[in-house]
Amino acid sequence: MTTPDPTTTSVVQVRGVTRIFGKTTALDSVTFDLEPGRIHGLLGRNGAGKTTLMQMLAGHDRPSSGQVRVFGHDPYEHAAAAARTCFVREGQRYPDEHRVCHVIATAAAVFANWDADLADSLLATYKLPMRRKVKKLSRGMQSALGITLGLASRAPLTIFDEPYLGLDAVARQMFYDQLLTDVAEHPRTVILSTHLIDEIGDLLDRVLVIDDGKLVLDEEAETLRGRAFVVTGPAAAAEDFADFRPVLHRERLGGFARITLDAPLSDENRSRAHAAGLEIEPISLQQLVIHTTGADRPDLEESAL
Ligand SMILES: Nc1ncnc2c1ncn2[C@@H]1O[C@H](COP(=O)(O)OP(=O)(O)OP(=O)(O)O)[C@@H](O)[C@H]1O
Repeated sequence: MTTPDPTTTSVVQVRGVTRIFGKTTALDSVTFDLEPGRIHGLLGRNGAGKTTLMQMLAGHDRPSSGQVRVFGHDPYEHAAAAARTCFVREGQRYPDEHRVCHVIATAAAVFANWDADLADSLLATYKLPMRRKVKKLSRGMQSALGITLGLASRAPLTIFDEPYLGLDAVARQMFYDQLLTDVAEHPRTVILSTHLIDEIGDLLDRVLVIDDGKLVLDEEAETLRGRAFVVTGPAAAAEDFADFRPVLHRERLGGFARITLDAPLSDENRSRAHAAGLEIEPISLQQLVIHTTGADRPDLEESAL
């Protein structure tokens, strides 16, 4: 049994966590804290290490070295910490004979803050048949079941690992709206891992990006929204403008350039760009993550995110 750290207000503390599987270093000296009541985006390319990290937070795995604390305890050893965590992941397996009603009944027994009315309303919204076997649900329905569990559990730490697979755009938007509303009314700490970054950008309070096992970005979403911008126009003027500013990405087409700069989109930058005949625009969170993780290398597809 671990002794809780009474000095921390963090829900999650991760300190120098490394996880090695054979020859693969899935996580490499990762350190961060998560504060209560906020929605965190955990982003990164395929194989970056996101699921490995979430499994540790949920107490399903433990680091090769370093320390994980959830509510002040090692979640791997501490059933009570794990019971305050709801981990919703794609492809969750249930016993063959389990029907939707069995999954709901089990969740109601496990999660102390379970809200049966919310669960009923979500089941009706997503048209989930209570008597159907889970293995007979469509892919989208299985995702809807996961979302229902994640929201109705009202777990103090709720983790969604790509919860939307198979859901159409309307159903995904319903999930985002429900998440935002319910977390505002019943604050809890949420981790949302997704590749649909621009869809969830407005939901996030904080953004963590993992790349090749390393935490490469840990920033307030508000700070990121104004952190970088793109300048486009005649190449000479654009290059002149970019001089002395950190360049995240550069594209040339004939005499034109499109340069992404790691600099705030300030009024001064706007007026200087306009005076030089250049167009200026903020970059999306998705673009920023692509540049941060090197996914804009010519040999890599944007869809790899
Ligand atoms: N149990 C395991 N045994 C061996 N290697 C593993 C294991 N779990 C994860 N890995 C490896 O660790 C790395 C990180 O995998 P992880 O599933 O955490 O990535 P991810 O960021 O969640 O990727 P995706 O976005 O594709 O789901 C990958 O190289 C993966 O192959």
